[in-house]
Amino acid sequence: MASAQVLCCHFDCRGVQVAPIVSFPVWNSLTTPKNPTLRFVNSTLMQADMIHTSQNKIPHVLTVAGSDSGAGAGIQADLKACAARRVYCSTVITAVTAQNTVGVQGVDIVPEDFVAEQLKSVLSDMHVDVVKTGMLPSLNIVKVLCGSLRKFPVKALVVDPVMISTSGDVLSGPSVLTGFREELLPMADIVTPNIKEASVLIGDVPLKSVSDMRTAAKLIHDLGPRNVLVKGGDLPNSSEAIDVFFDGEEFYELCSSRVNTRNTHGTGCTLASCIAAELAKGSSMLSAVKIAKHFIETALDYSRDLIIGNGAQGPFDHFLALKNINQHSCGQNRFHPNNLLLYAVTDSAMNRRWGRSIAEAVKAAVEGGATIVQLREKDAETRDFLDAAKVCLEICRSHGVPLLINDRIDVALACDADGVHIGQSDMPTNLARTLLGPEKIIGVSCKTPDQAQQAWIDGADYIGCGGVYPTNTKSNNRTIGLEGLKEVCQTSKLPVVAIGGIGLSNARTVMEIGEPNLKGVAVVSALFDRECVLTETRNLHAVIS
Ligand SMILES: Cc1ncc(COP(=O)(O)OP(=O)(O)O)c(N)n1
Ligand SMILES: Cc1nc(C(=O)O)sc1CCOP(=O)(O)O
Ligand SMILES: [Mg+2]
Repeated sequence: MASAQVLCCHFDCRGVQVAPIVSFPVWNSLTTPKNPTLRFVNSTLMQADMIHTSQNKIPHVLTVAGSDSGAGAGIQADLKACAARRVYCSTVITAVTAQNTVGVQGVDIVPEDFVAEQLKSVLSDMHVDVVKTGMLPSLNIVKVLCGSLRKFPVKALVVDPVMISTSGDVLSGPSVLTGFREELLPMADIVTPNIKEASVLIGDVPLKSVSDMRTAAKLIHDLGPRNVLVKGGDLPNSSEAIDVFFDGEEFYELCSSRVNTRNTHGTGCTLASCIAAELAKGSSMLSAVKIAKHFIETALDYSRDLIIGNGAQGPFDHFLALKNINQHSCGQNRFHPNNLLLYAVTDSAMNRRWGRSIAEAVKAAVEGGATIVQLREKDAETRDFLDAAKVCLEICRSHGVPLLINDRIDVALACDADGVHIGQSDMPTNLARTLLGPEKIIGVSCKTPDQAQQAWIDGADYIGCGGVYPTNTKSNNRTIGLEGLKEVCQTSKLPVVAIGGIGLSNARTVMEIGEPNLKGVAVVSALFDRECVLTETRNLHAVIS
């Protein structure tokens, strides 16, 4: 059975196998270290494994590491990394640290018997693909772990040889080093030391260059792990983060630009967890390392300006979601039905005709009192649309006005707009909601009560209802009149904005139909097919307020 665990297959989200099983040479069958011939299997074993894995196949990483109360590193980083990479993560806690962005204030080591009990609980019950280790604070804990792995072999072992924290605190002493060298590393599929740890592993030889890192990688490989990644992030005087990967035969220099940020606490744990996650999904070792490195670079870039804690090294955001938290998710631009009061919808042809850019038009509209803006740029190239959207987003955010994108969910996602407006022939609303997540605003065009009901079921935030009057802006648009608008408002559970042929002369009439969920008017030509957008918006605002 041990050899069956070298199999690699791909499964879709329901656990159904979607690609053929292939034998996968980098897995280490822990019972047969360094015997490459046993890493391939015969077809009988493949089928047995397929039956087993296709039933319960969720890629699963077990992390054996210490808890970081600040949640930047350790178990907490591992959980976040695995969640971000979409694999299940179970945890065996080896130590509890009192830690923050300043440093490590205390360490309480979990008794080895209880580490053993946690290991047994997880490994005897769950199908673990890959074990990843972090802080192993005593020789006995290293021994307990190695014993458990011999008893419950897994597909791969990723060892992050955590010995010194990024703040310089010692997390495991010299006896652990012996355990690493003699027992753990010979079982590892990959070990991921940073410069300091690599130096300690090879007997305190300082590493000052990429060439030194190669030498260290070779020496560490001689200790038994199948692959070595020496991380060069701490190498001085380099504009790039260069890591040296050695698979026993070839060296690879993996370069990424150094992200200028204080928020690097937990990068080592995260990198090792990402490697483990990708291995659990079936990647080869080199591509797992590349994916992990790219993930870290992206997360650091997204998190470069986060401020968490007062110390020298802050945590980063694994989910790439905290960057705009102040402007967006914390409330400033969250949707409120009153946002619909004066809804400005752009039109690139009109703005071109009047010699202004989209951004100039949007700036004038929000300064004139528009309460929400939709970019409806039917003939724009994707890249131009995206560039314009980014500029408009800054303008709108600085005024606390939500910015929506017409039709183009991809553009909305790419520029992190506040939401989208979609019609009956655009992306189905429920799929748009899945793609955009619960926070983004989704508006849907509806001409009938049934459409309004469906929009509500599918997770829309508001409906646009029209054409109330005939319009030249949208061709072949059916006019439903004030009666049609009333009918939709009376059945809609969502707030409604009226659209179509609305301007200074009739906006008040529309607002006075007396339906409480009619919250405003959406206007294109009455604002943008005019010489002065600012004046027109102000005048319209005065009429409906
Ligand atoms: C607020 C508002 N209501 C309706 C529409 C029309 O959307 P749709 O039916 O998808 O037609 P296009 O605008 O894509 O031509 C809208 N854009 N805004
Ligand atoms: C984009 C759009 N949607 C409509 C609908 O009925 O759903 S009417 C319309 C055009 C509205 O432009 P104007 O304000 O210039 O009449
Ligand atoms: Mg549309």
